[in-house]
Amino acid sequence: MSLNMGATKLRQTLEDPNGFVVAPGVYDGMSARLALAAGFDALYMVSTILQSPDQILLLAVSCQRASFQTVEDQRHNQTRMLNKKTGAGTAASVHGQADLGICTLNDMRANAEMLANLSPSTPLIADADTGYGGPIMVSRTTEQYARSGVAAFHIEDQIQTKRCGHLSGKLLVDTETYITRIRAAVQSRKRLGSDIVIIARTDALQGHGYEESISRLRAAKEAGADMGFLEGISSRDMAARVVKDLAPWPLVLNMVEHGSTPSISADEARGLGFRMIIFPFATIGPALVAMREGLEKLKRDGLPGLGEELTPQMLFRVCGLDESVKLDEEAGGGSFQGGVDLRKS
Ligand SMILES: C[C@](O)(C(=O)O)[C@H](CC(=O)O)C(=O)O
Repeated sequence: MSLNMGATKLRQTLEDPNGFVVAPGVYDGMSARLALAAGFDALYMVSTILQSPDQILLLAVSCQRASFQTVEDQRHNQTRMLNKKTGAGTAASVHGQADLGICTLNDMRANAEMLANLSPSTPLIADADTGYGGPIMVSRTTEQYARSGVAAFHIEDQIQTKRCGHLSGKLLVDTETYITRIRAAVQSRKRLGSDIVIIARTDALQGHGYEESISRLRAAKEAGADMGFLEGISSRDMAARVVKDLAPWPLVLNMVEHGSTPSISADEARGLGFRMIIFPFATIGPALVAMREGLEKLKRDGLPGLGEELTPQMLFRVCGLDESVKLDEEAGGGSFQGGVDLRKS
């Protein structure tokens, strides 16, 4: 049996011309448990994070320079950024920061490993940002994600101090540097004999247009990437066009509502010919709204005032309470013989 069931399953789905993957974004254990309980058969781990004020300043300064940065520029920026972290959901939930390249490989791998192992047969697609460095780091990212049970990951062509694909002012590395990232991931996957699916993302659309984006994605396909990802698709026509232009290469649609992309449903994406759709804010969005409302209520009323169904037992059941109790019983542990439900008098 494959060591990475999720990756093998995902690869089989993609090999089936009718296979289509719908992956809601999850950012922590509870959001992943809820997505699994709702019956989704794939998950997407968001990385979304924002940078610290001086990173934003540096990006603002960099944006005044034209086009792609030179390697020297990038090194200079990377050195200045070395002691800082970069990454959307993981960044927001783990660090309370925005999607500005704050998450490190370690942050992302640790979160991915926990998520992938909640249900090892459910493919977890994870954001791998820029790969977190040069070819050596991209190779480590590939190995660590594969060993952690991640089924697929995407690597993009933004500079190291990246930002969410739906913010303006993105800067890119040149095609050669991008392809070096993809090649390093592909070679690493082959060395491991892993089924992990490599998704090549380009952020070129915003600053460099459709043709440059297609040419980058074609080069990534040539270098062995399994799937393509055009970030920030700005119209339905473009969505239909990119599928045709790159056919039969499987493509993923990133459905960030109220970002650069019009709202396209899972069924519509499938009809357009995409093979996968991710919804990065599917859990973190509603969580943010509910938490804010709950906290405002607590501040106002001095009590959270939760619904009666919201018992500690209910919360823990979402997180595998009954399975854990069963495990204890089967091993003869005896700790939970009386169950854990309070008896109401
Ligand atoms: C997909 C993404 O990389 C993510 O971190 O989830 C983000 C989502 C977002 O922050 O809007 C992206 O599209 O860059």
